[in-house]
Amino acid sequence: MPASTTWRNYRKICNLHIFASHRLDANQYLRRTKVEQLFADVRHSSRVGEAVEIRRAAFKTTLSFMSNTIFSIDLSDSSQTSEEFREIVQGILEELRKPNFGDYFPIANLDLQGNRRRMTIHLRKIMDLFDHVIDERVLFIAATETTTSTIEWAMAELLRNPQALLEARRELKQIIGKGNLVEESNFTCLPYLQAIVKETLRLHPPAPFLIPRKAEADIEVHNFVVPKGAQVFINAWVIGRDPNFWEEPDLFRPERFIRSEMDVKGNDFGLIPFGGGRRICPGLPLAMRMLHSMLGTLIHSFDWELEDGVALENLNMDEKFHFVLQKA
Ligand code: HEM
Repeated sequence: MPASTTWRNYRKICNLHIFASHRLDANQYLRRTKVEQLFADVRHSSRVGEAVEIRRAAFKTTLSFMSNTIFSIDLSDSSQTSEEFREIVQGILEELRKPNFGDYFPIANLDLQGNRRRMTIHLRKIMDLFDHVIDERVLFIAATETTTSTIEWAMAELLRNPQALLEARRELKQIIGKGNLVEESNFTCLPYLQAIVKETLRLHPPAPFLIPRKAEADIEVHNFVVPKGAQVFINAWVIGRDPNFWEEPDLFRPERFIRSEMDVKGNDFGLIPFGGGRRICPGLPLAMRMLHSMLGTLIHSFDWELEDGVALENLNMDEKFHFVLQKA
């Protein structure tokens, strides 16, 4: 959505009425019940000896977090709705990933491969599903895949880095205590868990190109001239792995954030998984609460290992870029 009056109004509603911290504090009890549900689902799987598909569990929890926080209803109550929504979001991301040759010939308004037609079908399905909550559908698309993919990457990195997993468990045991669930309000007392979330977002920012910008005037940056009207993509993935800025950039080392003031709130340009400036992700405060409570619960309450037969060195760490960067 361009920076129009409608966009400004949406941002105002988000900042004042949906993501303001007093609002999130007031409805955190709704999300707590969903963390309990996640805990119960994973415990059930562990009791019957069934592998947990992190992506599916995290998606279901995020969807119910979102619907409870924004509409006080639970869209994931029926596993059919949750599954249907997951498939539609997947379809949208798939279309966003494909180049549309028509875009290279804008005057002809071509849709040679039918991308636009298929996208219209996906969006119509979402409208049908959310016929009473239409205005908020953008929030759902923006929130579910980004949050799910961050949880999935964090768990994969922790399985490959048992020392980090051990350290996180030690911290959680000490601060939360055995048998207790992680609360949203706890996460400020969990520096190692916070460091894991930052390190995951550094290595695997789910929206690696942020929202494209347009230069409003000719501008010179480090001897390059960006002409007026040019579309500018900012690559947060490359910034997060820049060897001039990060020591051993490809390694997962949450410790790098332990004695560092660096945050993800758009002030430190070396780490911008939520973007920055006036387009910064408005869902950041809710995302941080959801990520810490879900990840904290998964780490604190269960022992994790790979499914039977999968060796650690065979864990697939490839990335797949749709509009959101996912684990392959
Ligand atoms: C791990 C979680 C998330 C990440 C990493 C993330 C990342 C981003 C990024 C990079 C942008 C573009 C910012 C820019 O270009 O400067 C963005 C925009 C946006 N995000 Fe998020 N996001 C996450 C979760 C959420 C959640 C939970 C919501 C809503 C509940 C949300 C709603 C939005 C919306 C509506 C926009 C568009 C803002 C605009 O057009 O001005 N995001 N997000």
